[in-house]
Amino acid sequence: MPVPELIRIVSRDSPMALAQVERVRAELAVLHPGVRTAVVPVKTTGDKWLGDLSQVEGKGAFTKEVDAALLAGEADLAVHCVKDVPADRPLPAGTVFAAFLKRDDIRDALVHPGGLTLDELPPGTRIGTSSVRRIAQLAATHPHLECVPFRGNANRRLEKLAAGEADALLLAVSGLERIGRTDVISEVLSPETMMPPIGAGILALQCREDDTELIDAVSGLGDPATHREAAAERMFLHVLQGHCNSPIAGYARVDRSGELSLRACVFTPDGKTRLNAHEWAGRLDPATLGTSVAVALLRQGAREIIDGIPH
Ligand SMILES: NCc1[nH]cc(CCC(=O)O)c1CC(=O)O
Repeated sequence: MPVPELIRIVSRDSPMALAQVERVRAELAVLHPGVRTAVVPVKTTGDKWLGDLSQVEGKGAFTKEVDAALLAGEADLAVHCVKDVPADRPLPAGTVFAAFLKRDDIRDALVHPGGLTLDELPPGTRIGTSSVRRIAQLAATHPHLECVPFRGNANRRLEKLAAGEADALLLAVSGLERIGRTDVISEVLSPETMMPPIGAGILALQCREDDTELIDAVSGLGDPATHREAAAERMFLHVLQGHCNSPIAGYARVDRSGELSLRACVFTPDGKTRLNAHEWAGRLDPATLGTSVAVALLRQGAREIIDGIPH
């Protein structure tokens, strides 16, 4: 099968995003030693606007300009954090996911310069996070901590922490791995302590749907278990139809025997109400499992919670 001579890869221009592109280039070089790659970095609305994301149509704030470059033919392949790709709507018309790379760590980490763990943080400790998912869970389990709005890419957040704009941060372990800063982690939080976001730790490769030569060339980078997990998680979010202020968390797992399960939660912003569901796929395909878990939460009142949150 012919492989394109040159693959132009578009991505956000943050250090984390560029590290993700380097992983893709390294994996491509193994699969297709002859292929040349070029990087097309773009700034997204989410990188430029450091205020409240819901004010800049939060959904797609980290993907819109990347998708546009792909569709305009300025690049051939986009690398996205699945977590940042809206799931309530289909992918931009004319594009498809060609592969989901093997999943990284899905957990969040506490970054505290003094090395304390979450349970050791004294009352009033300011946690820098704008994530409604993290805020709701902290409010439920650690109500004595105070969350302060914190945006910017991971490197920028670490700089702001060092400048004293917060006392501690929550950041994804996978992101810290990608920027080579796992040294700042004071505690890795279990998924029970801090339920991860849908799509955590997964990179997706997106192509134009008519670019079959490229789709064939990169599909070999995909990981089948990650694909099943991503399909279940994204269909879950699609059926639930959240918005950018609705605290939703969850993750699918393919266990050692190959069985797929999906666990997910919806919270009120104050964390006082938490709906839970956990189901095994059994004979269901991943997308149907995602649908089933969403319906289980809707039966418990998820729609009322989500629609009751201003956005
Ligand atoms: N919103 C930025 C973003 N997008 C994806 C990740 C983490 C990496 C991943 O889950 O793929 C992060 C940083 C963070 O949440 O700490």
